[in-house]
Amino acid sequence: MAVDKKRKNTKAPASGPKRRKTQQPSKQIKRPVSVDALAWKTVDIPEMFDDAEGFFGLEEITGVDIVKDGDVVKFMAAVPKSEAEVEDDGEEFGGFDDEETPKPAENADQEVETSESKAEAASTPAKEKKAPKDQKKARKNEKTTVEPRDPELETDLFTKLEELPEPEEEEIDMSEWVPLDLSPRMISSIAKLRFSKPTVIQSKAIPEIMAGHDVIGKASTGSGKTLAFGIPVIESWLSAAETTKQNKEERKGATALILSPTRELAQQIRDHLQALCKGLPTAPYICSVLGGMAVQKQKRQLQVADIVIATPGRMWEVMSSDNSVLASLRNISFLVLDEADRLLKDGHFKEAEEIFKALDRPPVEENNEDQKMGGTDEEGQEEEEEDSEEEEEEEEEHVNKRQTLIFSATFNKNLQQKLAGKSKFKATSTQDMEYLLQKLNFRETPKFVDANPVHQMAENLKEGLIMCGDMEKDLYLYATLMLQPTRRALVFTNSVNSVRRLTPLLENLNLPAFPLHSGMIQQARLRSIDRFKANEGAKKKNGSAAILVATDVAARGLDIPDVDLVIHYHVPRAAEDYVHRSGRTARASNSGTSILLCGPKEAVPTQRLVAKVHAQAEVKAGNSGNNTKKLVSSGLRTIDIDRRIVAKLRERVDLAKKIADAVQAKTMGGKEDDWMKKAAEDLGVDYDSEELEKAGKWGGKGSSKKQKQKEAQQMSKGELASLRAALRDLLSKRINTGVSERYLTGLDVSELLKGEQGLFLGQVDGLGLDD
Ligand SMILES: Nc1ncnc2c1ncn2[C@@H]1O[C@H](COP(=O)(O)OP(=O)(O)OP(=O)(O)O)[C@@H](O)[C@H]1O
Repeated sequence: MAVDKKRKNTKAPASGPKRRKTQQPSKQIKRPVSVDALAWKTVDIPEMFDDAEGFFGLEEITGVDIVKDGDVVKFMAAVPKSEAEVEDDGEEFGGFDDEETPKPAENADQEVETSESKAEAASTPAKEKKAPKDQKKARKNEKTTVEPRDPELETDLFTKLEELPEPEEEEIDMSEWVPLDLSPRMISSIAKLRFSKPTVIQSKAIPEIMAGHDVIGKASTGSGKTLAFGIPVIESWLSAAETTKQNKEERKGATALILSPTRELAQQIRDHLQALCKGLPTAPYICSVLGGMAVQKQKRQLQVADIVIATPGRMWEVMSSDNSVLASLRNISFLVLDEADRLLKDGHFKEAEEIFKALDRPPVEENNEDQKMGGTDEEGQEEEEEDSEEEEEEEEEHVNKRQTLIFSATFNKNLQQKLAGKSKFKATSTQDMEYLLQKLNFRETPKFVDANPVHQMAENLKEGLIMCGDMEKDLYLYATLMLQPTRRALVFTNSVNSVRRLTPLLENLNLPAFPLHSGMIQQARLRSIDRFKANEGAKKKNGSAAILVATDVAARGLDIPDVDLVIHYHVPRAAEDYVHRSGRTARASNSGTSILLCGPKEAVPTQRLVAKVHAQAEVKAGNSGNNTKKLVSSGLRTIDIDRRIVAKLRERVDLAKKIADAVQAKTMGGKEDDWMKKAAEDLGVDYDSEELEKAGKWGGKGSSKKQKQKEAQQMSKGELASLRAALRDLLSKRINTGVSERYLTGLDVSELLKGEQGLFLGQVDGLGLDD
C-alpha cells in the first residue's frame, strides 16, 4: 500500500500493509505512530517525467495500517518482537524519515490516538539522548536499514517521541481573537502558529464570513488575507464534520474551492492552511490541483478532498473531463478567489468562468449522457427548456448554498467606489473585474471589507527610486545589491529574457542568484524558490544574501520569509504590479525596502505609477534625470547613489556581462544555426550562414545585435578563460571609496560585501532605511 503523505487524513480505512521479504510477521507488533514520524520515502520520478511537475516532492510509505477510530485516524507501524535481529547500534530503527533525525512530531498526540503509547511512556524510562556525533552515525545507519529491528529500542523511540515535552513556549495571550467567536480548538490551533492577534483584515472579514455573507476583501500585501478566508473555511468544515459524524451521515463532498492565479501561490495557500490545521484534533484533507500534475491522480485526490486549491486552467481541465469531479464540488460551501484581479489576466478568465458556470449548473441525471457538462446537443437543450422552470429553482437553491469570497490587495478605484455602493456596476470588457463580479452569482450583495482604504502599500515598506541611464541598469542593479549585501533581494524584470540574462550575470559577479520565470518547468521553479528561501550560496559567495531574479510570476501572493529588498529592474507595466511586487517584502509587520531602477525613458510611466499608487502624493512634472527629485515627492524617495562608487564597479559588470553573453550566445547560437540549416534545407538552398548574413537574408533589422552575438559566440575557450581570470582578479580587489565622498565616509564596498556594513543606502538622504 502506498499512501501519499498529503492524504494523512484519508477517511477510509486502508487495506493491510505489504510485508517485506525480510519481515517476520509473527514477530511484529504494531503501534500507533505519528504521521510525521513514519518512514516516508521520496518517490523517484523517472527522468522522462521531469515535466510531471506535480509529482515533485511526492512521498510514499509502506508497511503501515491506517485505522479509523471514530474521527481519529491512527497510523499503525510494524514493530518487530525478536531481539535476535537487533544490531546493537542503538538507533537502527528504519521507521523514520531517511533524511532527518527523528524528532518529536508536533502535535503528535493530536494526530494519532496515543493513549496506549502514553501509558507505556509513563512506565518506560527514557534513554539518554545521543550525542550529536552518534546521531549522525545513527542517521547514516537509518539510510541503509529499512526494517525496524529492535522492539525494545523501538518502544523506547516511540516512548521518547511521546514523552518528549513540547518545546517550552511562552504562554500566549489570545484574548484579541475572542471577539471573532471562533471555536476553542481553532483558537488553540492559531496559538500554535504564535499569532497573538488577528490582523485588520482578519478582524473585519472573519465575522462577516462566519455570519454567512459573501465578502470582497481588500487589504495590503502581507496582511494575512489567506487566513482571513482560511479560518472561516476550516471552522465551517469542522462543524460540518461534527454534524456528519453525529448524524452518521455520509460525507457530502468538498467544503471549499479556492482558485489562485499561480501554481506557487496555490501550493503556498495549501501549506498555510495545512500549518493551521496541524494544531487541530481532526483536520480536513487539503489538496492542490495544479498544472503539471498527473490528471488521474488529481481526480482520485478530488474524490476525497475537503478543501481544494486550484489554478483555473487545470481545475477546468479536470472538471470538464469528469462529472464525478464536478459532483464532488457541487455542494461546496465556499468559492474563494484569491488575487481575484489577476485571475482575469493571462487568459485565466475563460476557464474561471467555465468553472463558475459548471458549479451553478444543476446536477445532470446520470443516465442522460447528452446533457453532460459542456454538452450542446439540441435534444438536450430542448429537454432543458421543458424543465427550465424546475431547474431554475434548483439552480437558485443550489447557488444560494454557496458563499463567494474574493480577496486581493488591489482593486481599481472605480470598482472600489462601486463596491462601496457609490455607483452602479457596468463592465466594459471581459478583462474587467466588474465582468467577473457579474458572472459570480453572489447570493446577496457582497460585503466590501476594505482594511486599508487610504494606503495601498504595506505599512512598514520604504520605497526608493534610483535614476540611471537606460544602458546602466546592470551596473546600478549590481551597485544596489553590493551596497546592501546582507539583504535578501528579489529582483523583478518585465521579461523572461531579462531573467535569463541577469541571473548568470550576477552569478559571474559572485552573487548567489536564482531564476524564476514561466518558461521554467515547475520543478525548477520550486527548486529556485526553495534555494532562495534557504538563502543557499550565501556562505560561499562572500556572505551575500541570496537573490531571486524573477518575472511577475513571483509578484503575487508569494510569502517568502525574510525578503528585505525588492528591486524593480524594469518599471512595472501596471501600478498594481508595483504594489504586488513590492509586497514581497515588509510582510506581516516586518519592515522592507522597495527600489525602482528608472531609466530616462521610464520617467513618465513612473510618474503615472506613483500617481496611482500614492494617490495623495504631489507628483510634479519633470522627466529628465536631473529632475528626479521633483518626479516624486512622497511615497517614493529618490536615492542618490554616489556615482563615483558606481563608476568603480563598471569594469566588473562589463566583464561579467561579456562572459554571460558569450556563454549564452554559444548555447543559443548552436540552436539558431540548426534552425537556419533546417530552413535552408526546406528551401532547397545551400546553407552558408556568413553568405546569407552578408546578403541580409537572416540579419534584418537587428543585424548589429546579431553581429555582437556572433562575436560572442565565436569567442574562444582561451579568451573566455582569460576574461574569467580578469574578473576573478577584479572581484578579489577592494574598492577604495575614498573618505571625502558625500554619503560614505571611509566605507569600502569590499567591506560591505562581507556583510559587515550594509548601511550605505540607509545613509542616503531621503530614504532613511535605518529609522
Ligand atoms: N494574525 C497574524 N499575526 C501574525 N502573522 C500573521 C497573521 N496572519 C497571517 N500572518 C502571517 O503573515 C504573512 C502574510 O500572510 P498572507 O500570505 O496571508 O498575506 P496576504 O495578505 O495574502 O499577502 P499577499 O497580498 O501578498 O498575497 C504570512 O507569513 C502569515 O503566516
